[in-house]
Amino acid sequence: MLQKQKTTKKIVSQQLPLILGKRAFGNIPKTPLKPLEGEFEKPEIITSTIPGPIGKRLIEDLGRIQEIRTIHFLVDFDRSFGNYVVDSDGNVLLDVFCHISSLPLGYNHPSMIKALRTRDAVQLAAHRPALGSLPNVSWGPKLHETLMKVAPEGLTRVFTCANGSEANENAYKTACMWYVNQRRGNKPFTDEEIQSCMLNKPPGTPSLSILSFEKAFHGRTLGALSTTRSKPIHKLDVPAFDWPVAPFPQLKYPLDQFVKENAEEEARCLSRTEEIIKSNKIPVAGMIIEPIQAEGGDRHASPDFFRKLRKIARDNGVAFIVDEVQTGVAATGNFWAFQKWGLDDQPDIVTFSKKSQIAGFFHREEYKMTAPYRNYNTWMGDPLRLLQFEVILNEINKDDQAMLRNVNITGNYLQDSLKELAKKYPHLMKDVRGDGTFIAFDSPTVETRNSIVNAIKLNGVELGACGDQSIRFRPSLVFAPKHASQFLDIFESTISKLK
Ligand SMILES: O=C(O)CCC(=O)C(=O)O
Ligand SMILES: NCCCC(=O)O
Repeated sequence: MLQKQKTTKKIVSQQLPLILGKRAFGNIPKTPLKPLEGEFEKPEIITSTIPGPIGKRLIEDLGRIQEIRTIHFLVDFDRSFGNYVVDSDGNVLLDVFCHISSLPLGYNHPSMIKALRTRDAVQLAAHRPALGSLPNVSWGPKLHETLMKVAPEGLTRVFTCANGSEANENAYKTACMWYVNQRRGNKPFTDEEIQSCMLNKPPGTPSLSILSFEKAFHGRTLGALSTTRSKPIHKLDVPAFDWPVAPFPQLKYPLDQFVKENAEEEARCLSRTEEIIKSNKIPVAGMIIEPIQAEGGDRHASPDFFRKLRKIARDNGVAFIVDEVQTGVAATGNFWAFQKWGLDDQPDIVTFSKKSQIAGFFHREEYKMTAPYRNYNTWMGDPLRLLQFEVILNEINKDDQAMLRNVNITGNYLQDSLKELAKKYPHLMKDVRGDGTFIAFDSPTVETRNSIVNAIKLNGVELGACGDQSIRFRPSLVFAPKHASQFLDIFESTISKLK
């Protein structure tokens, strides 16, 4: 029997609320999204440091057995609600980073809690199946009702797994198998291939490559890491495939003032990419690209760039893999960020994770495995995570997709207001950019960026960093204009005090 659910309620104010500046960002737009009842009204910080004394003690203890230098603070999930996270010391923060972009409905969303308190959810939590061998009865129907409902056009199959690195890495294997199978003429493996692969030698182990882009982030497992190019610290001391890297456009902002320069920059990157594919000593079987490079610093390119890139992949027989691990599931204002490109020729493979909770990739029919046990593992994802995705999808589709409309309304308001602030504080922020609520701006230096992120935490906001000097917003899909307005107040009050 399940215990009665503990109600998650606002914690009572113990100290003075934050003293905030008056809002100066125009009218707060209306959202079609229904407000979350019982959400905190505002952040409230009750300790002089974050983590506070309780958090510090627990983190120090954790540090005896695990790396702790990356920890922001400890989360009290039971007390957190909606867009507000409560830490171990009772501090309430407005969360606009949401566990690195992976909390689509915020904390303790009533629909999520309801779905997880069912008999089905208990069964799935109690028995994590080996999905490739013994899937639960509802696995197939649920896949059809959920993931396949949002599968990009023409991508008729889905592989599921546990996380983004695994999704990308299995996508690379799929691209390589597709590439070789075409050349083999869809014939059975030869004896020579079968024997040589056990020695990691050709022809069974072919020399093939996956092309990625400067500043890309595609994960940290060995194969995925070979395509990750955002920061040296991810890669140092780890063996990597000798795979090619192409330039990703470095656009200049504001976009409407640099139309010619940006078009030239994109043309340069496209032509270099094609040159690399044609001349690389190791044949390129696939290329992978994020619709917006996230970890690498929220770097954008135009739909035209991506359309031309897709054509280069097609013309050169290279699998075109789109990494929607961070951009996917509605935050950019489309369900998939790549929908904005208006492709005639859809990607070959689209990978997902984070906000979908379950990870994996969609692929075309011709990328189907030629034999079983080629891409496989014990769990191949988790039906409990698929159940979470079902809840998320239902929420997104509710009330004529009010949540998606909310993302666009809130995102436009936040982005426009940040642009106003950038005019007022040009020494602290520039190049505001984004789609939906997937927004970022740059600080002049890494030190300024870090001091903004640290200072605003003590004023009650959990904000994200990326690249060398960027600040990124990855709020939940229930982040509404009123939350954006609250953020803007706290933000201006924070940066106006920075030296
Ligand atoms: O650093 C990681 O492994 C998480 C990366 C990520 O997705 C991000 O920071 O955007
Ligand atoms: N790529 C790591 C991001 C995590 C963090 O900002 O804390």
